[in-house]
Amino acid sequence: MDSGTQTFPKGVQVDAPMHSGYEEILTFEALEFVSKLSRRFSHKRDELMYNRKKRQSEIDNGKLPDFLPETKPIREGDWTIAPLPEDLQDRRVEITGPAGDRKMVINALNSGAKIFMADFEDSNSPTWENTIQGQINLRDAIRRTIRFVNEQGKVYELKEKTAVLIVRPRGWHLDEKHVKVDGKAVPGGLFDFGLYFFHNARELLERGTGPYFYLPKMESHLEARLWNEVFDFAEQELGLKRGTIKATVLIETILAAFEMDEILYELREHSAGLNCGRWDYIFSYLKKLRNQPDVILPDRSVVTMTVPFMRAYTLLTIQTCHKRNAPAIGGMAAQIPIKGDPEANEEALAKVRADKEREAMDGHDGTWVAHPGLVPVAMEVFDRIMPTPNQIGKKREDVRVTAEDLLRVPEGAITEEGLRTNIRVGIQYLEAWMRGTGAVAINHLMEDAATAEISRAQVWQWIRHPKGILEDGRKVTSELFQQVLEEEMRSIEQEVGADAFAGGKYKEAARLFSELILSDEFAEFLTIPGYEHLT
Ligand SMILES: CC(=O)SCCNC(=O)CCNC(=O)[C@H](O)C(C)(C)COP(=O)(O)OP(=O)(O)OC[C@H]1O[C@@H](n2cnc3c(N)ncnc32)[C@H](O)[C@@H]1OP(=O)(O)O
Ligand SMILES: O=CC(=O)O
Ligand SMILES: [Mg+2]
Repeated sequence: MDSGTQTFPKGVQVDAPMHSGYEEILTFEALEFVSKLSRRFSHKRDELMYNRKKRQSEIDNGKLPDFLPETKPIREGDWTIAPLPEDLQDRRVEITGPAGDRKMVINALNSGAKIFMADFEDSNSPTWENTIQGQINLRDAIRRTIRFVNEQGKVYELKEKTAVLIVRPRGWHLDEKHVKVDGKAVPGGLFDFGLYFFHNARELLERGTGPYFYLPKMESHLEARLWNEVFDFAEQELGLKRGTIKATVLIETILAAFEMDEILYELREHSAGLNCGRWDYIFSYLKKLRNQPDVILPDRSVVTMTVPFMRAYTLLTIQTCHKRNAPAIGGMAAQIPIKGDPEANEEALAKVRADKEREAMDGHDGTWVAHPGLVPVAMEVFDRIMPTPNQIGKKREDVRVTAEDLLRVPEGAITEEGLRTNIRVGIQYLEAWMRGTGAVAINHLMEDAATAEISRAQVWQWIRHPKGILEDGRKVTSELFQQVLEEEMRSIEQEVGADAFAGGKYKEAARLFSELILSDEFAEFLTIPGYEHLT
């Protein structure tokens, strides 16, 4: 089994170029470790993905999400997660960004945030290059040898004090198609986790920190149980103490919101709390309930953190975490700094400030920012409202959240502007993603895979749902969608210029977006058909 001069373990196949330096990541031993993870856990992963489909058809047939009767003793039991390591006690500001972008990795670590979440998920387009370069970047960052020189000759290096590193591997639904074990693609999450853990766990521990993870897009505690089994196995393989790995689970699906206690319980020896992944949460709410006659979302811009179902979910996250001595981290405001327009910039920062104030007052123990320019804004808020390293002591016993609260449909209008924005943003985002950029600023807002999912899911639903009617009385139809898409394509071409339009991937992006919208079968994630277009 080899590619060029490299020998791979038996049954392991790498169908992608081994650029210079890749051999240091895709070593025989590291691939052997990944192959063990894949052989041991990928069948269970497949079973869990099948369960997701089954659950969807139950929902479509009227069995709405609810708290599970069979896990009531866990919800009512008196238990806590294991104590947190010292460097995960104070997480007041966490910056995020794609692991594959070397300059951003350095900037994020230097940003003054307490934590840097290096991302192989929502903000990372999973090209082969981003995936392996991401591993190279993280390896070098941990060893403090990371360096980047831009076209102007500016040198980027790590400052003395840097953020603590947490890594987000891909969700259970994605594969790493370039690496197969016994002919089967390795689950993307196991690939990202496996390589990072194998190369860095011991080094991290020697440097006084640890192998820390964020776990995305889970839909049940059984999916968390699988990660826990992976962690137990990985620790044993490397001869590390059980519980060395710490993981924060993103509560970013409507089904996981009903299983927060259970998720913390499954991971209790490995848990570092929960986070409110608000963008995927909105997407999941819409995806799972898309066929319910009463569920329709208004324009994306009015589904804010203060609408009742979002408020219920964040408060329940805080209450659940604190009861279990676990941190509850907040989410990502969409606004990013605006250059060259101080007034608009101040308005954007004020929105971020208000979002962070609400989170800190509610009891979150920290929050996410998308840009280094937002670190001081979030830091000021949390320093002012949260003088202690965290506020796990704030138990929020006053919070009462029912299943109905979590499912409450938000009010608001669907407008032509909302439809147009969804289509335009969807195409612009996919165009960037297909070129290998997984997070972009569009209309001064951060867009990534999770926000783009909301846009395409809304358009899909508005076409098919009887209540998908614009405020001016027009029904959203496939014809209207196609008309607006053509208009927006012309407008994008005008905006970016004919050369950039022709040189970009706008046509491919529009084709993919149309397929996602016009197919009656709702694609589980846009990144699954999208991945077929990536090298
Ligand atoms: C739903 C969710 O999952 S949220 C989490 C996932 N999403 C993310 O992580 C998004 C992270 N953010 C980003 O990718 C970027 O901020 C974007 C794409 C939104 C905007 O990026 P840009 O257009 O490059 O912003 P801008 O030009 O203002 O950047 C200024 C500087 O800040 C750096 N920067 C911007 N965002 C980040 C970041 N998140 N981490 C580190 N550095 C950053 C840029 O690299 C640039 O550095 P330089 O001055 O040394 O060249
Ligand atoms: O991952 C975060 C989200 O909001 O989605
Ligand atoms: Mg997400």
